[in-house]
Amino acid sequence: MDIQCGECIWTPTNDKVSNATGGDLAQLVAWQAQMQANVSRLNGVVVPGETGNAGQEDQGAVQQLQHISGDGEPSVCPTNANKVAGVLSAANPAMLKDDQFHAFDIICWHLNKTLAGKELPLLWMILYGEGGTGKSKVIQTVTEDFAAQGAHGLLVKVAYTGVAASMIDRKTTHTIAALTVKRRDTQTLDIPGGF
Ligand SMILES: Nc1ncnc2c1ncn2[C@@H]1O[C@H](COP(=O)(O)OP(=O)(O)OP(=O)(O)O)[C@@H](O)[C@H]1O
Repeated sequence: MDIQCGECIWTPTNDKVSNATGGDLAQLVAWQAQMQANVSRLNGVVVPGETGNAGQEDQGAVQQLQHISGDGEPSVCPTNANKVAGVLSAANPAMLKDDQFHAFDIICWHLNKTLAGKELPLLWMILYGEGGTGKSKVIQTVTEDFAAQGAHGLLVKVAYTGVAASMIDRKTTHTIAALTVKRRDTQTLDIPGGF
């Protein structure tokens, strides 16, 4: 069975792939609830019915940055310390590790220039990295920065999977690109506007 996306056709090699059943869905819901509880616990929120390390600080090694910005260089933006409910807590930009700060700084620089009226091309950025390397942390810091500057509407965040999207309080790439499975029998992807 082929899956078509525009002119691309993907032929799955594993013919044992099948649609999820009711039992799978229940497991997914339970897994999602567990993930949410883990996120809350990491943020110091007491999860009803659970005991343990609530309120415990992150144990990651943090390298303090001594970043000095000059004219025309990316610079640190003020950060709103408010937390976004249900997702990872943000980090103070000064507490970000080098590579995290670099990504944050580029976005921040672009936002500052845009808000100052400079017409820049859209900034598209992908944060790569293995699990647990701090991508979500950067995204949360960026999110709070946009909110603090009243520019929430200028930021679009996407992730490949629903779980990752829920961690950064955003949508999946499929949702944002309006990709939907039109018909289950043909498995054809419907892409409005030919995107
Ligand atoms: N600079 C930092 N200082 C302290 N803790 C941090 C820092 N960056 C990330 N962490 C912590 O490390 C853990 C993993 O970070 P995060 O969830 O952002 O990683 P990730 O790359 O998005 O992971 P995944 O790909 O699995 O979703 C979290 O507990 C987060 O709070």
